[in-house]
Amino acid sequence: MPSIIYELQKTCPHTGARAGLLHTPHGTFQTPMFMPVGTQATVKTMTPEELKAMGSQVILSNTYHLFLRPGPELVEEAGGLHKFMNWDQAILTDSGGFQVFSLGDMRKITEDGVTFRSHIDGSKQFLSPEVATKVQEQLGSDIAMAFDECIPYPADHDYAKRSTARTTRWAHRCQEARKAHDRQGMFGIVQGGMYKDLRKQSAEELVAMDFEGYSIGGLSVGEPHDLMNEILEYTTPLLPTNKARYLMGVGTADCLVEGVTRGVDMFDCVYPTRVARNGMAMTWNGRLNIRNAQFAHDWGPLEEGCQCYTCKNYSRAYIRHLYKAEEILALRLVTYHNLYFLLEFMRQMRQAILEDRFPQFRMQFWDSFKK
Ligand SMILES: CNc1nc2c(CCNCC3CCCC3)c3nc(N)[nH]c(=O)c3cc2[nH]1
Ligand SMILES: [Zn+2]
Repeated sequence: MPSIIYELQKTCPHTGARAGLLHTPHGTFQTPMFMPVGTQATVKTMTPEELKAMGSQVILSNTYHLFLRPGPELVEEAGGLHKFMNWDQAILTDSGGFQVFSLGDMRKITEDGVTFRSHIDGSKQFLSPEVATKVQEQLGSDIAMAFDECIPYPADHDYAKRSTARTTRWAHRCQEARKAHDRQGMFGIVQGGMYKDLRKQSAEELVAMDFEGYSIGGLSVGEPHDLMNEILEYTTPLLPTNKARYLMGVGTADCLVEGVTRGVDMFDCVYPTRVARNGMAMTWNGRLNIRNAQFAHDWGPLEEGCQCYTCKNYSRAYIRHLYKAEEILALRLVTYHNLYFLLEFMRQMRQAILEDRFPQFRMQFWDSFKK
């Protein structure tokens, strides 16, 4: 009995957009969904209660970071990630491959796995399909990712072909390494670079391995948005409609609406939390940097009409003051608003799909976004 079950509720008759439910061992959650990122077992500056209050359902954590610090054994000793970080809803962990390439130093890829230097203390480390699978089991996440190589952009066809074939072999090894256990589902990650023939082969071979869900990897790696959408448009129909689809590393409103349009159910991105720490607030008309002098006497909320805790209780002038004074509360208030903004954006897209008006929602979004 798979532990992760996707229940399709409604497909938009005009686009690939769909609304559904994701059943996990820690509850049932609504899609399309945005998943806040908690790299080191915390969504930076937010408490679990605040995350729940704003409507977070599934949050992310990371094999790479927790493997290096504090180590999977300590998290296991705590009774797993849910207990360790006091989060009783669902947790998804990435398998670490992506971070090795974007964070680790001096890395070497072989058929067996990846050798790299820790970005924390420079120590020599090794991750493989077997290690990444074991670590995610020790972390006890509800959804684990197969160990993959995220192909950089650009990459030539030959490199993409060889890398994708190895990712498929690694996916098979992950399936082998997973003891018959019912508490954790694993998603296969489709690669293939920007090549449709390789995307098709990757998707078909992973679907044959019957994962509980499928991530579309190797996107949001610096390619133009049009190219990302083109690859997405080609890839999602290759995936089974009765399984969840997760587009990795995507989290700005314009990319989210285009991902939902092409049938994606789940998204994650560090963007909303990362830019908040730099004073950037996300709004329906694009983003604003609250540290800007123009807000010094602005007594309105970050965004008119936003129902979030920050917008209901604090002015732009006050938040700008907090940033200028390097007060920690500044980071918390803008992080809260940015996450709330994206979660609310997903709720509105889900509602539009359920009420058969998603194309209109998408058109309205682009009209105001383009302004
Ligand atoms: C930002 N763009 C992007 N991110 C990608 C990510 C990371 C997704 N976010 C993970 C969280 C961030 C820190 C804790 C977990 C990708 N991950 C994998 N395994 N494979 C990708 O092709 C892959 C591709 C990605 N593209
Ligand atoms: Zn707000």
